[in-house]
Amino acid sequence: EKEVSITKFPADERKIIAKAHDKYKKARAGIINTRHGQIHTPAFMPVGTKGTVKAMLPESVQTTGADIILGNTYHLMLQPGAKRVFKLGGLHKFMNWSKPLLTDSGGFQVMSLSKLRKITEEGVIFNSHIDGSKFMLSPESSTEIQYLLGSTITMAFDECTPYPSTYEQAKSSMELTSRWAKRSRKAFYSRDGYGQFGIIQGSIYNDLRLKSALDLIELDFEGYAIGGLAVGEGQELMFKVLDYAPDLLPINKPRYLMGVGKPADIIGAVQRGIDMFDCVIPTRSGRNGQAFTKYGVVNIRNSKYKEDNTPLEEDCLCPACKNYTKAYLHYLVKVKEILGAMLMTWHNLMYFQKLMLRIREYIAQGKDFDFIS
Ligand SMILES: CNc1nc2c(CC[C@H]3O[C@@H](OC)[C@H](OC)[C@@H]3O)c3nc(N)[nH]c(=O)c3cc2[nH]1
Ligand SMILES: [Zn+2]
Repeated sequence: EKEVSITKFPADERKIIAKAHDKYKKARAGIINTRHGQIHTPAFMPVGTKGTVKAMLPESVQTTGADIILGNTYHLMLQPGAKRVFKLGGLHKFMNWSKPLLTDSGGFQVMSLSKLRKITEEGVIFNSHIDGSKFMLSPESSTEIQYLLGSTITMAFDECTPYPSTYEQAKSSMELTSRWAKRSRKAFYSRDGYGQFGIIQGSIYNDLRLKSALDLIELDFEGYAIGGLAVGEGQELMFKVLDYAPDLLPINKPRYLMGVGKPADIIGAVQRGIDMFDCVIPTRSGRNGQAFTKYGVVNIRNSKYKEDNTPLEEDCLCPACKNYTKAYLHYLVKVKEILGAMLMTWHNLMYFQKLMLRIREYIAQGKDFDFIS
């Protein structure tokens, strides 16, 4: 049993008991202590981009076992505006979520959502995808916005290198991210129980990933994210990067793989040393009628369920499984009733949290867990 204690997450300790398995010696389970409560890792963070986990009440999200959810700088700065959220008491109060909040720094959304944008050394100038008005996101403004939102974990402002990229493209993009990380770190207002994570880039090139890690480790972030993955490279290439990238990061700090993923992706990444995940799959696919179950993914819109009087999963404790049948869910989703989106989302979030709970238990007991899914 290897006791590895995390360095200070400002005023708090993150205790991590990393049981060295033979096959999964990199898998680890632990607790991150923050100003807004504890995060049990490996952790799945439901995505609440616009200050709400779509189709869920925050108290319902809490019953699924989620310790932390995600918000987004890009969306919230456009509407309702960071200063307004600050004036109204911050995002925790605004959305009635008192546990930890992680906000992404906005770079990824600017590139994927906004029209007309210009990347300069200073930052990214773009027109809002809502009304076309002009905005600038920079390391300083992104960090300030996240402070105004009151987020527990602030992400450095980075450039998510697209896939595929040539070595030269990935190199200059990674170097820009390193310069922006330095400015993000300088702009961060360090407080007890709050933290800022750096995001390493470098695409699929191991020397660039190493250089990115070295640049960011110098800035002594409270945690580190592996960016530039789950951008179309596929699971095989992603795992190839994860075979070495987590080891470039400090073993005693949280490691967050952005935008991942399906249960099999999460299991493979935990086995390679990742602690934190975020993904829209359980919420977005739930709304589209896909339910994750131990029998595999159920497309509830399939007509074979229209008179199926059994629950999605007979032993699941979520309201969809306790009180309703597949036939009812099939009907609700077909006729686009709001309750359909709510129940499917609730079940999927419960499924993902149960998966994480079982992974944490298997690690704590020193058991192998590659067959869970
Ligand atoms: C899906 N794959 C993927 N997502 C990614 C995100 C979050 C997207 C963000 O967008 C929202 O989900 C749609 C979430 O925001 C609440 C998420 O954090 C990334 N964010 C940053 N800053 N840098 C990256 O390199 C990056 C890479 C990703 N790969
Ligand atoms: Zn259920």
